[in-house]
Amino acid sequence: MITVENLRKTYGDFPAVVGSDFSVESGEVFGIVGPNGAGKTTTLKMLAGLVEPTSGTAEVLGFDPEDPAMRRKLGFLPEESPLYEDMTPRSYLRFFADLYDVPRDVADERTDEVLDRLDLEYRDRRIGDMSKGMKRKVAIARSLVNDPDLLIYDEPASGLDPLTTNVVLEFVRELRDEGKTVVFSAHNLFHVESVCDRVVILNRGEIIARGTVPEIRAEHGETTYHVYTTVELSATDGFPATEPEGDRFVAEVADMATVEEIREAAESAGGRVADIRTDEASLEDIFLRLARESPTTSAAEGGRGRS
Ligand SMILES: Nc1ncnc2c1ncn2[C@@H]1O[C@H](COP(=O)(O)OP(=O)(O)OP(=O)(O)O)[C@@H](O)[C@H]1O
Repeated sequence: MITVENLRKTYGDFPAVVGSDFSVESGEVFGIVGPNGAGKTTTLKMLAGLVEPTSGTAEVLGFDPEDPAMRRKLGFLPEESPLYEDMTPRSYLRFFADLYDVPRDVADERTDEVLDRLDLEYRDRRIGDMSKGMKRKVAIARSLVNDPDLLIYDEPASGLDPLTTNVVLEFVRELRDEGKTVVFSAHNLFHVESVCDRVVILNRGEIIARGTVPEIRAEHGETTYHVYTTVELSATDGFPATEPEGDRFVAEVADMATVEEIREAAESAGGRVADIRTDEASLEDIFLRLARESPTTSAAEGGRGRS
């Protein structure tokens, strides 16, 4: 559905995207995640044919992204949705349907269905009088007027209240379940963790991790095991001393081999392991560690603000 090879964008001498490689399969939700300025919007705009790459290639739906034929098959949601404030959702969505030559009755049916699912009642209220969440829903409906197979959403849930965020993320999941492919960016890692099949983590224009969330956890995350024993154990070379907790004792260790050593030590001392709890690193923890460790020789070195 999308293949990106060594895609690079430089603004002046500032490298915003530093040679990305990834592919997106049909029917998946693919997340591009990273902090402000990581290069997410630039990447998505290159895929949508709105920013010309400095070098490298992207193939989207079998087209060069700058081919107008690709844009007709794409639903793009920009980070800031420029809506016509004096229009109503109904007139606005009809306007875009006309641009795509979608017959009015088909467009009305399609957008009514989307707005029902997004829980937006007001179809005939002035857009300028609507809340940010309502406007975002109208913009999402706009991305679907041409019934595209591929949706590229820039921060679809950013800045929305928790309820609206849930509605939007659940809607993204439903789109995938209906067979659409969704590529979306987020700086909130929770959004990505809960919705994406696969992700790339960008930092300073560079991909620093990729895969499914469990794969990224397995490769880069650390798991902490809290081992509860019925007897107190002192520190040995292999593990730290247990600390009292309620009527038990607990040690925190980083691998299963050490858990096994604690089990043997507890049994030799006439006790046993009563419980083991695991703490998995969140995507956020992993990101922060990778970002600290990643070299600072790339985009950020020439970093300058956009606004
Ligand atoms: N038109 C431009 N001219 C110059 N620099 C730009 C331009 N657009 C983006 N940049 C810079 O490129 C870098 C990447 O920007 P981009 O908007 O792609 O990041 P982002 O990950 O989407 O960030 P955010 O979450 O803040 O939107 C930033 O340092 C930004 O200032």
